[in-house]
Amino acid sequence: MVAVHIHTPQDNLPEKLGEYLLAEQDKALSQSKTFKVAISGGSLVNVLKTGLIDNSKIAPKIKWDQWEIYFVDERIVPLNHPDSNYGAFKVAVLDHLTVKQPKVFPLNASLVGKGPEENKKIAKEYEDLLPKTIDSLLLGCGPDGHTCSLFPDEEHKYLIEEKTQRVMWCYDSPKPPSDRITVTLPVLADAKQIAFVAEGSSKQPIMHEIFDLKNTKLPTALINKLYGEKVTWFVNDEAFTKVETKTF
Ligand SMILES: O=C1O[C@H](COP(=O)(O)O)[C@@H](O)[C@H](O)[C@H]1O
Repeated sequence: MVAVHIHTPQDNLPEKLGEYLLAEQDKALSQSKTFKVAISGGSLVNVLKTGLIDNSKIAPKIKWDQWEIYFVDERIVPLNHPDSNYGAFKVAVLDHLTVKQPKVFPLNASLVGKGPEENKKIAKEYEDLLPKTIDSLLLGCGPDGHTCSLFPDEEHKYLIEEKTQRVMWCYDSPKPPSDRITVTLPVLADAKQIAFVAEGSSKQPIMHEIFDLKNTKLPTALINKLYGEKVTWFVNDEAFTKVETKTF
């Protein structure tokens, strides 16, 4: 069973995500000096800005200097490139933090654009810096059911089926840019909590496929099945219009 929070426009999804993260932060910091979070790119970064930076109830309670922030996937582009997940997060969130900064772990930009061997090295280096256990994974869901850079097509099965390597080079990505790195299922298996965020009408067909048809060929639906007990979805009612089931 996964937990699903369905938000109406009046019911503020970014604030609910912020409250969830505050609770996870406080839980982690009661046992450790750091709160380890790994985030997606895409639409999630603006939800984080609204929930954690712009929200005056949440913002003062975030202990940014005790956060370690990793990326569940990253596009292999320079960090200031418009496609960079780190770059998008920097503009949306980090640039607004003037007093306390988290420790952020981007990929090794010096290896970007050099070729296949360097792309594998970027993935390996990222695997080496990633802690075994992440407290909170914050994931997106593409309209094709991908999450992280784990894509549902046959050509990219090697990523979702990987059992050992924790971070891999994703080549020929169906969504540009073509070269990426992504965490694999072992990282999700070891994480303490997993949250998905999906908003908007473009996500309606895929929400139906994930929640009604439970099509586990989709990485998102497979993650629900494998790790459901620690999975929470934050969706808005627009994205969830076509979902009929009430049992998740
Ligand atoms: O390419 C990516 O897409 C997914 C989904 O993005 P969204 O904009 O549809 O939410 C994202 O989670 C992933 O990190 C990103 O690299």
